[in-house]
Amino acid sequence: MTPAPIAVALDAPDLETAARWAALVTPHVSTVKVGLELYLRYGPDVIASVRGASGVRVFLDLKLHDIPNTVAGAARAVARLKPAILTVHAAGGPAMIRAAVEAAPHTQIAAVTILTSLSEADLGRIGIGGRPEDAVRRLAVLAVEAGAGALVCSPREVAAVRAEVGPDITLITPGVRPQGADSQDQARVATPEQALADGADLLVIGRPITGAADPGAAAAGIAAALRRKIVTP
Ligand SMILES: O=c1ccn([C@@H]2O[C@H](COP(=O)(O)O)[C@@H](O)[C@H]2O)c(=O)[nH]1
Repeated sequence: MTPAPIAVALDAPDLETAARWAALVTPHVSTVKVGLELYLRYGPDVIASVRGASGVRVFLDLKLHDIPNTVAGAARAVARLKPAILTVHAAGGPAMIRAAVEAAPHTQIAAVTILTSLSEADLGRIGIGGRPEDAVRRLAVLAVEAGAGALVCSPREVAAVRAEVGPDITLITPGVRPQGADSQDQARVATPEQALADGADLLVIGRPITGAADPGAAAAGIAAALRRKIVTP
């Protein structure tokens, strides 16, 4: 069976746990995601550990955000690990995004628009007024014009972003919660089925899977629900 378009966020406190979660979920999902917690603790070795024998696609979510020269150096440094996807913050601006794209030509650069943990009120407090969707769309267009092949946005905005950037850009949505699940620190959330129906290509799901008693079964359950959705929309 084709693995579901899900990237499981391996936000684990140690390498053994991350590798165990990766092994349990990889029969069911297309991708595993390594974020700041694991990468800062273990460095580049973490990639081989979670890739394991299956050779699953690894999404390196470092959310780079610095001046273009520094981001280019960082992107070049991690490109040798061959992550399928590497994130940068769209708010770093077009020159920074382009620098990452040019430094890692074989990795898809995904620009994070507005973090899914931020509500409209939070955004107002940091000087981004108006609807989150408007800021997300503006940053999405800027990032695509700078060469990003993928964008990270919440599932609440994914339909609007798809309408803005067209079919060829990969849209990645964290902030995904199965019906009735706790949203935890995520502010702009939707269900996996809704995110997919609205145009997401890859759903990032962490704690609803890794916090389950059996992460493999949790991943399989969400994957099966998505398959049913694709067959009977
Ligand atoms: O806007 C963003 C960008 C990245 N993330 C990352 O996705 C996962 C979500 O994990 P959950 O446990 O499903 O909440 C996490 O690794 C974040 O760093 C995001 O949530 N929002």
